[in-house]
Amino acid sequence: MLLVVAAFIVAFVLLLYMISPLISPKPLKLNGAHVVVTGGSSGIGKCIAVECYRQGAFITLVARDEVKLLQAKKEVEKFAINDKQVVLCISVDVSSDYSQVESVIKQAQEKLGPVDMLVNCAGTSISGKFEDVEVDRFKKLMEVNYLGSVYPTRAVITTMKERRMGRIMFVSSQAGQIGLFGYTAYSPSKFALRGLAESLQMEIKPYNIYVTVAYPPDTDTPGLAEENKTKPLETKLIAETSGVCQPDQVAKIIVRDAIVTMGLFRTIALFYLGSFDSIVRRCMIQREQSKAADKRE
Ligand SMILES: NC(=O)C1=CN([C@@H]2O[C@H](COP(=O)(O)OP(=O)(O)OC[C@H]3O[C@@H](n4cnc5c(N)ncnc54)[C@H](OP(=O)(O)O)[C@@H]3O)[C@@H](O)[C@H]2O)C=CC1
Ligand SMILES: CCCCCCCCCCCCCCCC(=O)[C@@H](N)CO
Repeated sequence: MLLVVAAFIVAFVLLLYMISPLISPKPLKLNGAHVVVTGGSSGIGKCIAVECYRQGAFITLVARDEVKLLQAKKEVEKFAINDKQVVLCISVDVSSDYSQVESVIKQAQEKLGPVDMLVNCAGTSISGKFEDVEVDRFKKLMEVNYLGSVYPTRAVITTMKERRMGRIMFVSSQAGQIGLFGYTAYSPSKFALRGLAESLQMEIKPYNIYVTVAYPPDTDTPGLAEENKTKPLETKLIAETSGVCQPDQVAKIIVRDAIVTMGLFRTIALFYLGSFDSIVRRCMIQREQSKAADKRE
């Protein structure tokens, strides 16, 4: 009996998976697109920039340190596929002042056109036992990892909605799916991204804008090397079960998911979220109709 039920479930999931391409949005063409990568001067963000540049995108790299930005720009430029492509560098702290973030995004849009894809990869981590982590770090990580993703997203969303197109990516972490020893300061900031992404997705799907969240395991980057300096043994042993990935591999998967935007999880989610989405769409149509009616009066 149990076997039969299990077989049905498997068959149902497979069916969903098979029909998913029919209901997914058209893949985004990166050729000629403007991609903004926060945290693009190092590690995973830099590899994401390279991956997009190799597919013909125009890139804006966002981070604080100008020297690292220029170095990354040179590295990314090696992967040009035509002579029109541009890499723009912008130095700003994505977490401190919204108006500053808004104004640099505006500058980037003036130079390279409206943002087609935003990759929120700027982030930082710290590991240590709860009582050993300096109290102000809890606030800092929420600011950089969470608000540092809210601000750039907020700065691009209006234009994306007007154009009825766009992709927004959030880089969470495996520690953003499950809370682990040593990550009391880091995990919550990555959990927060998931709440943001799911809520935002429901609002903007009618505008043909798609949100993806990546949950990478440990990845070999300068950020990880820094984190390892204070990592408790327990955290090391737990993380080892998942292994260490290479940043270029992680970047490839993140970019592919963002372009194609339809994984198995999304297909299943589609069923229980489908009815909510139709509520949102109905409200939007009603609002537009009443706006039009107001104008006529
Ligand atoms: N490496 C890993 O094991 C994993 C990493 N992640 C996540 O992936 C993302 C990238 O990680 P990783 O490549 O290791 O990080 P790195 O430390 O190598 O790079 C971080 C990047 O973010 C930028 N950045 C940091 N703070 C700010 C800020 N306040 N404003 C603007 N830019 C900022 C840095 O530049 P600058 O300092 O000059 O501002 C740099 O470009 C992070 O969000 C991280 O949490 C997720 C899972 C695993
Ligand atoms: C569906 C549920 C999935 C659960 C997976 C469990 C995996 C356990 C090992 C996790 C290792 C922690 C990686 C944190 C990486 C990170 O974000 C920092 N290195 C950033 O610098």
